Amino acid sequence: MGQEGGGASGRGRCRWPAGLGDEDGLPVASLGALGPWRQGMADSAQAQELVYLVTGGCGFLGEHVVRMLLQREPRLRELRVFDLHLGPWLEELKTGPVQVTAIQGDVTQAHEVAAAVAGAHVVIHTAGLVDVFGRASPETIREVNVQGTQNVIEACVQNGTRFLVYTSSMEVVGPNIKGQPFYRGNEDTPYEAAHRHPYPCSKALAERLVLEANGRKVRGGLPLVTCALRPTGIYGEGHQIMKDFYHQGLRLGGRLLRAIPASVEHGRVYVGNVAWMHVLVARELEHRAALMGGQVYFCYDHSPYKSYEDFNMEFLGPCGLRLVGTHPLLPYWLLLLLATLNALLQWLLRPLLLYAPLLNPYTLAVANTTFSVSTDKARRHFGYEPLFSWEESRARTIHWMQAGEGSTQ
Ligand SMILES: NC(=O)C1=CN([C@@H]2O[C@H](COP(=O)(O)OP(=O)(O)OC[C@H]3O[C@@H](n4cnc5c(N)ncnc54)[C@H](O)[C@@H]3O)[C@@H](O)[C@H]2O)C=CC1
Ligand SMILES: C[C@H](CCCC(C)(C)O)[C@H]1CC[C@H]2[C@@H]3[C@H](O)CC4=CC(=O)CC[C@]4(C)[C@H]3CC[C@]12C
Repeated sequence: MGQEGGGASGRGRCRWPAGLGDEDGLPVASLGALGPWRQGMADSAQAQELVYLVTGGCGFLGEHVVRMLLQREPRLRELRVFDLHLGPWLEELKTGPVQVTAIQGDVTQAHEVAAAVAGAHVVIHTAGLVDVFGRASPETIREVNVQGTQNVIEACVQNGTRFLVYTSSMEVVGPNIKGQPFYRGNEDTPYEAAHRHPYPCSKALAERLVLEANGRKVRGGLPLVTCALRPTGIYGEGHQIMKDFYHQGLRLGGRLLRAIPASVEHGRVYVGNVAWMHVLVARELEHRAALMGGQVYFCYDHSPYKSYEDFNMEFLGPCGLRLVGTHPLLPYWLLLLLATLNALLQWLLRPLLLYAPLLNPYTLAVANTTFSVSTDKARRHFGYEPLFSWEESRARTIHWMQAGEGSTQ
């Protein structure tokens, strides 16, 4: 099953596995009066029968997915949380009615993945190496993001697990190496997805593998049903880069210096809504396999369209920081020079230490290119509505920022 339409497909200049057809013309879902959330609640009288596995379940997004499943998936019997590094917070979840099983493991190790998948009904694969700062080698990024995903797919096939949800990324589409804007586009918007950086290349390859696996026969003979969710820049409780900006601002005496024009628009989405979308997709894949199998969905909510820096100020402002300048304080050519110097320094210092600042040519290009989405595909296909309003998402993020150490309030 291919993507709906033939638009922003993520087929770029990375090396792709064998082709996947782009089928179209799928029927639009009719959800009736009850949205899936309320259907789920109505299901609560049903037996707790399902086993879910969340890879990367101790990461920023993964933790929210884990907590959301426990709150909003009444059919859950066992929740397996698989991660390279297990969080201590998992312990408190083990006292509830659902069996929470913590599995310390590595997605690059096929046998560890296979053991974790055995007996699971649904796999939500969020584990990944999110590195656009040059901390890890391209080979490691590829190993974790591409080979790790291949291992998850094979484990599903071998074990008879039928439902696989993959956390992809907007980066599969863009911004591309030409810096072309993607302004409020949707899953079908034509866009040349051309990448060179290892992170978007790896996410695009992995997404392709997941979509191609849709329809493969799993053990027992039934077809695997897969789909991919593409979050834009996620924010919310646990967002490390937001904390990094906060500390940078504190070091600069409570100020951040505008580097990017306010007119460059960035898509952002609240982590609770991204988690909610994963839970809904996982639930609905079973009932709407023909419609949703092999599909991609951007993750979206009611967060406002703003530049990366102006958006961050929605949270950093109430924590006592201010953004200086209505225009970038440094000309773009100078920023690019600094970014290039950073990349050179990183390369020179590599034998001695890891130098990985936020500013490099890639992050500058991403921050400086409009990329925002406007779509309702998730609502049409599986009745998604954001669980958290913008006001609530903002309040929760501010609360988390202020509760952290070093808050100025
Ligand atoms: N943070 C963002 O803005 C966006 C993230 N994404 C995707 O969402 C997913 C989650 O990202 P975040 O939560 O932000 O990252 P994160 O780094 O907080 O979480 C990733 C988790 O995967 C685990 N992991 C890494 N390598 C592993 C391995 N070899 N085996 C097992 N577990 C491993 C890490 O320990 C971590 O807990 C990733 O796949 C990422 O590509 C997509 C779009 C935007
Ligand atoms: C760190 C960048 C901002 C620095 C700009 C500077 C140095 C001038 O102040 C971030 C700008 C955009 C971010 C990325 C974007 O949100 C999309 C992403 C999707 C993912 O799948 C992973 C994370 C990221 C690449 C995200 C990373 C940080 C930025 C590049």
